[in-house]
Amino acid sequence: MTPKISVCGLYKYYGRGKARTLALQQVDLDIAPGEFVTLVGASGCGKSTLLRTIAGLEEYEDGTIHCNGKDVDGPGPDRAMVFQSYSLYPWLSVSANIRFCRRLAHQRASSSSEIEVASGRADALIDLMGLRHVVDAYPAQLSGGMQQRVAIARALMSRPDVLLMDEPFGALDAQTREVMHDLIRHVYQLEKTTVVFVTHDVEEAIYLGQRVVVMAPRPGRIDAIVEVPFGARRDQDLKLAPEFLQLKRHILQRIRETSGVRTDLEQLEKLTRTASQERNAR
Ligand SMILES: Nc1ncnc2c1ncn2[C@@H]1O[C@H](COP(=O)(O)OP(=O)(O)OP(=O)(O)O)[C@@H](O)[C@H]1O
Repeated sequence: MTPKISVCGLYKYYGRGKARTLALQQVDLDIAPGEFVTLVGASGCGKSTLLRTIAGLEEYEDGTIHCNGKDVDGPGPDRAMVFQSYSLYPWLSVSANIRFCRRLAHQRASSSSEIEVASGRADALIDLMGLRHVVDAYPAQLSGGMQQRVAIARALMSRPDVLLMDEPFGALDAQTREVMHDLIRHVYQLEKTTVVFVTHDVEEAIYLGQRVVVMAPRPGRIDAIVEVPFGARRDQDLKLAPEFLQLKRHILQRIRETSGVRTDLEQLEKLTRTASQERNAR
């Protein structure tokens, strides 16, 4: 099957001269149509850079990126992006934010039937995202979770082939995140969009993804690609299942090994050991 997204031999640097940083080294990744892929890894391993490069928001030095078999050389309506900050227009209502989609804005000569179809889609997305009761509200009047629902609905408005999400739930509290996890899986199943989702949270990566791409830092690269062996129907109890916890432990261990980051608990144990060794030596 032809991949929806194909990243091949990608190298990306930031800065020049002595300040030049290799942010991505030899990244190869094929993503199938309709696949939900999550990217995890320690801070600075290049997750956002990879996502932004696929979005066409970053230039790269070497390699190729194809979406639908075409070279990615800038942003396009086939790829919609959702950021951690909700990036809504504060002066527009919920309904107007969702309807203000790039494709429509460029189609000033749209026929009335096209406008009607778009309007029907906006209504469907408003219902799907549970926003009907706040359509006339402004972003500042909404909770973070509600604002992110609006941002996702707006991104879906142009029926993108690919939805690129950069820590979209990073600013939300734990309960709202759980609700958003189930919502995004529901939306994904209905829309059949290809999703690439960046997160720090390994549990979130496993719960949402069909494959988890584990990245490593200095330089940013793919360390492992882990298949998630759970089917399409998932519920919150899955997060407590032994197979889920085992997979989570395995991925966390890889991240720790490749990043050199130790947990506070490990640091504490080490300090306690050193202190008791010093006491014994006295
Ligand atoms: N605009 C920039 N200019 C210079 N260096 C950058 C820039 N953006 C990112 N970097 C560097 O590139 C590397 C990868 O950064 P990136 O933000 O992609 O990592 P990340 O895995 O998304 O990190 P985090 O999880 O902390 O958001 C890091 O070393 C970072 O310091």
